Amino acid sequence: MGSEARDIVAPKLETISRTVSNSFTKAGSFSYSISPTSTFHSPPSSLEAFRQSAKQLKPFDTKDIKVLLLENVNQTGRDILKEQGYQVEFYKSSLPEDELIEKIRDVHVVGIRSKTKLTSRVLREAKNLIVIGCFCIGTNQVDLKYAASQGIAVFNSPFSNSRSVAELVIGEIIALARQIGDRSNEMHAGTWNKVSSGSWEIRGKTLGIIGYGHIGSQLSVLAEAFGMSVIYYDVVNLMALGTAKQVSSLEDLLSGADFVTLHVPESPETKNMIGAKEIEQMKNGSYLINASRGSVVDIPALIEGMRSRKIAGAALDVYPNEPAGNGDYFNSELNTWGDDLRKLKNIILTPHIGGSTEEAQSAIGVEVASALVRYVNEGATLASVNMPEVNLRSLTMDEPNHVRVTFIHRNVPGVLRSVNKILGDHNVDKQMTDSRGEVAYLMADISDVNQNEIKAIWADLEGISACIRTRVLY
Ligand SMILES: NC(=O)C1=CN([C@@H]2O[C@H](COP(=O)(O)OP(=O)(O)OC[C@H]3O[C@@H](n4cnc5c(N)ncnc54)[C@H](O)[C@@H]3O)[C@@H](O)[C@H]2O)C=CC1
Ligand SMILES: O=C(O)CCC(=O)C(=O)O
Repeated sequence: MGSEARDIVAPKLETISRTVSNSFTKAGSFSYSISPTSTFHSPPSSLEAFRQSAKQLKPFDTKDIKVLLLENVNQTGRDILKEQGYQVEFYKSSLPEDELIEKIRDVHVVGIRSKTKLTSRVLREAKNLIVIGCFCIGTNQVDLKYAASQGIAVFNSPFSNSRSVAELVIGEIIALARQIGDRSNEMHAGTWNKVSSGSWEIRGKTLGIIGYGHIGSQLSVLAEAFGMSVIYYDVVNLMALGTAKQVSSLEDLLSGADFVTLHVPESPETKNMIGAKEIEQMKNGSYLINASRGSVVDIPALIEGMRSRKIAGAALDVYPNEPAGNGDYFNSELNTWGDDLRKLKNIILTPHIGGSTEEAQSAIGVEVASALVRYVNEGATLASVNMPEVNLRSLTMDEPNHVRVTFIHRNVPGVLRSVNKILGDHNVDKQMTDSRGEVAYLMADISDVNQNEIKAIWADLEGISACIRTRVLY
């Protein structure tokens, strides 16, 4: 991290202005999204105090904060960021990498959805960036480890669109079982084709869920309400909801299910998880649904499986290559097998809309934008996906000479000793530190600080060799 980057987030004495705002509490209060299945070790004990706090101190005049929002982030999120006085630049689509690099050089906050790839190449150029908001569940599009090594925190929305995905999949199960897509296409072409052959009720059929997390487990409940039996496969041993049953191997799931649906993250282990061998293991005349990530299903193998009638129908919401924005881009240039896929019968193709509902997008906008503001203004990393979770009770207006120090550093011995030596001339009111892999994060509120001491505190902390990024908020 070059000095240029640090200068931007460091307090500039001549522009110091202590701004007090209640807009944050107005914006709908902070809500911490904690996954029911996550191993969350730092309960937000100060949350109530934080909510009740009538006055929120801001660290500095946040008009200086520049935000780049890509991929049509919802209005709710845009409003929250603008209410803080941040400069918000908004785009409906994602940007080509070179354009992205140009833009990202300048900004402190970037908000994306699933398309924008924040690779180490891009992040290396993002000298001023302090935080990334993924306005979605998946974070595979961000190099999380590299971001942490640069002191860039990443937040997402772990379950605000889970229900929307589960509902889409339930709709697809019925649509595939009744060949609704084909019948509808025929009617659009003027053809009346009243047939029952190959159409089924879903009652009494078995749904096989691969990945029983937020989406998979929600779907399990919905499917049982439709009279389906549910089996699931997960690398983790998870409590079954209703009368669902966990099976011990992928093969057991594939050979036992009439409908197979995927809800796993993108990872090296899930790449081409369903290929020719797995399709062979599925029941004859079964159905495959993928609303997870495009890399999880080997699509040419699926095309073969459907041509041979082994697979009676499929629904795909995600693809190995997806266009940056809306338009006529889903062609064979994007994915070589595009034409072959489109020619198949009983296949539902949707443009990655699993989480695209008004409810989900509006909730995600609030949740992620709030996490970004909380991090920018207060340094809190609760529910961050790549940084240690650290939070302190908010500073209040009756603590006029208090300063908050946030210090991201390499997780090596001796750092706390050096930090506390620097902070030692002041009363350390509260302090919290935690580590995650190679990165550690310390937050301390110190009192009796004269404004003209702030820059020296910042510079001394920056001088510690393990320092990744220092911010002093007051
Ligand atoms: N189509 C869309 O618009 C959306 C797609 N998604 C995708 O769905 C994925 C799943 O979302 P959630 O249910 O919220 O995630 P989650 O993290 O709650 O659940 C994922 C589950 O998959 C399991 N898993 C991981 N690797 C596995 C493997 N190799 N084999 C079997 N199980 C494995 C995990 O143990 C976990 O239980 C996301 O990672 C995202 O990529 C999420 C939201 C919207
Ligand atoms: O809505 C989006 O852009 C992405 C949805 C998704 O795939 C996710 O939340 O992981």
